[in-house]
Parts: sequence; C-alpha cells; structure tokens
Amino acid sequence: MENIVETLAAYGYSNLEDRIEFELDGVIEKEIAPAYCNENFELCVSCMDYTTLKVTDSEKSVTAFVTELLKKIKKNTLPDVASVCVFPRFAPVVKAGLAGTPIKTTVVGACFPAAQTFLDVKLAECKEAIAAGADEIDVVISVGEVLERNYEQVYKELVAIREACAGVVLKVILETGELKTIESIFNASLLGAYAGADFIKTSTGKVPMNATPEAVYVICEALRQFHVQTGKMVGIKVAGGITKVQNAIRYLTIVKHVLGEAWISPKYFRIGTSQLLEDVLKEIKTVAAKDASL
Ligand SMILES: O=C[C@H](O)COP(=O)(O)O
Repeated sequence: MENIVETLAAYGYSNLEDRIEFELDGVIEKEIAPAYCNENFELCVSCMDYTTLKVTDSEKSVTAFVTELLKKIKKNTLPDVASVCVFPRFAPVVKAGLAGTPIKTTVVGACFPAAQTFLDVKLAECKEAIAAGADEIDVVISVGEVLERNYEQVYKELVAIREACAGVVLKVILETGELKTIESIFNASLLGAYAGADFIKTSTGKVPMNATPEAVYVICEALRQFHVQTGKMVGIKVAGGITKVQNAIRYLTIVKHVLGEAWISPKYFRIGTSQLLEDVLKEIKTVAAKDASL
C-alpha cells in the first residue's frame, strides 16, 4: 500500500485559485456557446446516471421510474443513459427492469449519504448490493476525516471498499460542498484515485451546496496531474442539483478543457441527476424547431 501522505506531496495546487477564476470567466466561458448543440445534448444523455434517491422510493415507484425512462428513450429516439442510480435495496428491481438493455445498475452504497457507520457495515452493504445486481457503486468519502487531514485513514478505508467492490465500477463521492477548500477537494480526489476509484464524484445531492464549476475544475486538475504521474485515467461524475442543460454543458466543457477529449464518453464522464432529462428533451425540441424554421 502506498504511503499516501508522501505520495500527495508530489502534487501541487498552488495558484489554482487564480487559474480557475481566470479560465472559468475567460477561455472556458467562450467554449460553452459552441458546445450548446443537439450532439452534446445527446452526449449528456448517454453520460447520465439517471437517479432516484428519495425517502419515499418504493419497489413500485422505482419500477415505474425505470419503465418511464425506457419509454422516454424509445419515444424520443434518445441514446441509452449510462445507468440508473438507486438506493441499495432496489438493485434487483432496477436490474430486472433494465434487462435486455445495455444500461447499468448503479447503487449508492456504504451508508450513503453521510457514510458515518462502521467500516464492516459499509463493506457488507457494498457486497450485498453487488450480489443483488449492482454493476456500479457510489460511496461517500469520510468527509470529516478529510477535513482533519487524516489522509492515511481515509485512504485505507477506500482501499478496503475498493477490494469489497472488486469487479464493479466504483465512484468515490467527495461531497465538495462540505469539503469547501481547494486543498481538501484536490487531496480527496487523489485519495480516491490512488485507492482505485473509477470515478471521482462531486456530491450526493443531499447537502445545501452540490456540484460547482470551481469544484469540478479542481477535481479535473487533480485527475489531470494523476494521469501525468501514473498514466491512469480516472473519470469524473458531476452530481447534485443539475437540472438544466446549460449546467450540464458547462461541466462537459470544463472536463474537456482540463482533461481533454479522451474523457468525453460514459467511460470517464457521468452526470448524476434526477431531473435533467426533461430539460434535455425540451432543448432538443427547441433546437429542432429552430433548425426547421430556417
Ligand atoms: O447521487 C446523487 C444524485 O446524482 C443527485 O441527483 P439530484 O440532485 O439531481 O437529485
């Protein structure tokens, strides 16, 4: 196992604050308008983890959620979403509903969203979710320990979770709205990457501040440097309160700008959202109507 504290020392985030402000307001802002097109709306759909994480979810409501999704995809000739994301006990329901499609079953595990339980319980929940059909697991990092800079502890826990989730896609959620600083978000991204996460995810959608352009930029920069140092590509999932296509395209543009075109596919870019699909459909129709009137 890596000595993670020494490893992190090889990375740098100084001057990042100025660079983020300069690039988000300048070059990235200019790249957003040309990216606002049907091709990218559809790309957003194919990168979508279509999510329901409500206290009121039931087997019946989750079944209906999946059925409605498949109907919308067919009716509007949309690409398949990347996955459907639910609480653990719904994994079999989602798996059954998605049978015959390439859409994956994502489960939020390890006591989402607070992750404040015993490691054994976290590992057991992840294993049970996988046995129940989960293809992908999203887990929250121990946020309080990151804030206390207990990096070795956080890293070891993530390594144990990675082992428990062998063979499935693992997404590590940072809860960036609670980590707040560039230092915390940057280092937490690296802890996830070194522990073997397939994706670093911004947020749970369950705290007041979710994905922001600044936080997404910081994660991308950490993953860019990780790629330079190790040659490994780790994906990024933006999530939490993403309801408008404009926001999705903004995040897509930041990821493309910092990490490059190679990250722009469902393998390395995801949008976790419960509400974006309706706005995508609205925008696709608006653009089609505009084109038809020309
Ligand atoms: O995993 C978290 C979800 O992607 C959050 O989605 P939401 O804020 O759109 O409900």
